[in-house]
Amino acid sequence: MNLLALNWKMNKTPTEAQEWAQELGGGLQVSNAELAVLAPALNLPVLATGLPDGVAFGAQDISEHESGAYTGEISGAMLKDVGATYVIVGHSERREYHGETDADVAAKAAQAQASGLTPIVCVGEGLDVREAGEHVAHTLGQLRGSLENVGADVVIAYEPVWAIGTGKTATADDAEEMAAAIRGALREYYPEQAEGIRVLYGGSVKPDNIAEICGKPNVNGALVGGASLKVADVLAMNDALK
Ligand SMILES: O=C[C@H](O)COP(=O)(O)O
Repeated sequence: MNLLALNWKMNKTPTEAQEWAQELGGGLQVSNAELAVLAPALNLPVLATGLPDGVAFGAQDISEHESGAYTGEISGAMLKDVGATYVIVGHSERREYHGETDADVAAKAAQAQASGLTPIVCVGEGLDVREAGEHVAHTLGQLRGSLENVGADVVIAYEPVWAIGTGKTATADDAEEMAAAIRGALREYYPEQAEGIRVLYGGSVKPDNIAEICGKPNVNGALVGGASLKVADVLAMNDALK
């Protein structure tokens, strides 16, 4: 089953999260994908009680530390305690605006797993790299660094940075090219589990393009930003995955 990972980014107050969850509950008949809402941490207790049964939730970041004097950080134990299942690590916005390196991402992913959470590890190239034709080598290099000492209970999200929030979508064939390359690397790192590890595509996914992208053999779902904010779009994406 595909994973439809809904990254709200820095949107929605707890009150709005509650309303969204209620609206989803009113509209969702059958889940054609595993749905997971990746929300600002303050919204997680609201989602824990408000989401319809079977819809998972998680955070957008995690501390690489277990606990202690790290002001402003949120630990894996805290996320687990409120019922989170997933946590995004190494989103391109965190890499760009918060200077997160592959080593930071790997440490966060390992900490997530140690806390019983599944990390969604993000990788992907910028426009300059794509135009230079180096996107596969670049992304696989990021993947290698971001998975160091990380176990196989992981989801990989390929997000070409030039397609995020821009309305430009990689073609389904572009997504498959990279997803297949990622799968090849996963076979090397996790020979036993590689076929079952989900590889998502992210970047301007919408109701009208999700089915084609997720129909590709190595793409196992989507990481959706903008189109995750409206329940109607989420229901339409869920329908499209039938
Ligand atoms: O995490 C989601 C991605 O950054 C894609 O965002 P987007 O769907 O708004 O392009």
